Amino acid sequence: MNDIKVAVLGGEGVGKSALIVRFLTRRFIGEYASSSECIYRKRMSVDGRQLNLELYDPCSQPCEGKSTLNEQIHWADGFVVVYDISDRSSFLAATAIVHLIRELNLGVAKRDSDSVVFLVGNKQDLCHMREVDREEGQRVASDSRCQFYELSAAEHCQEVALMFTKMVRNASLGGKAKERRRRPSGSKSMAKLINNVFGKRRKSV
Ligand SMILES: Nc1nc2c(ncn2[C@@H]2O[C@H](COP(=O)(O)OP(=O)(O)OP(=O)(O)O)[C@@H](O)[C@H]2O)c(=O)[nH]1
Repeated sequence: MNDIKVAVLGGEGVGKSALIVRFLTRRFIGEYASSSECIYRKRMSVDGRQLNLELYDPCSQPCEGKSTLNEQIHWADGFVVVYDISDRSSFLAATAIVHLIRELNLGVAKRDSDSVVFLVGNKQDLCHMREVDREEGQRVASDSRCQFYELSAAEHCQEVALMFTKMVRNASLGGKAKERRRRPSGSKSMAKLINNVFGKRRKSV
């Protein structure tokens, strides 16, 4: 069975946990504990293939054993980079993360890397407080060869699920996941690495 690792990255309070929880439980829960990073696990079937999804939700606060952004980028097969459309500074942070992913993944074949970075403008329901135009998001996404979405974890259930499902599909076809499939003996050391990088905290939904 394939293991697919997706990191949900972005500035503080942009709705990373809300999007993940919406995808995993179909619910929107107003507040989420954010004092530690965690990996959620889900078994899913995509195009008739069984996949083990690991979704990484970082902790924005300083916390013990916290992984660095570089480590998170090296760990993941795919990235959902989130900003809040009502907070320009979160857009600048998301743009910087997208650029860093591109820099660190320079060696990855273009066809593999194009489809595994999604830029997501969350909190679309707050469009009356909008600080980032849709076109600006689209422009950064197209300049950085990312797919672009505007969503609301609060109001969109189906759309959030579609976005994550597409990410999982793309990541499962992409470079790193394929490489792991070819080298099954590497999976043990990879598991060790994950524990080293992220500590022991894992959740299943
Ligand atoms: N209006 C609105 N609020 C949202 C939405 N998504 C999340 N929120 C709210 O934004 C706040 C932060 O959401 P979180 O999911 O904790 O954000 P996060 O990025 O995981 O936060 P940190 O882990 O602290 O960085 C919470 O009060 C959520 O209820 C959304 O789509 N619309």
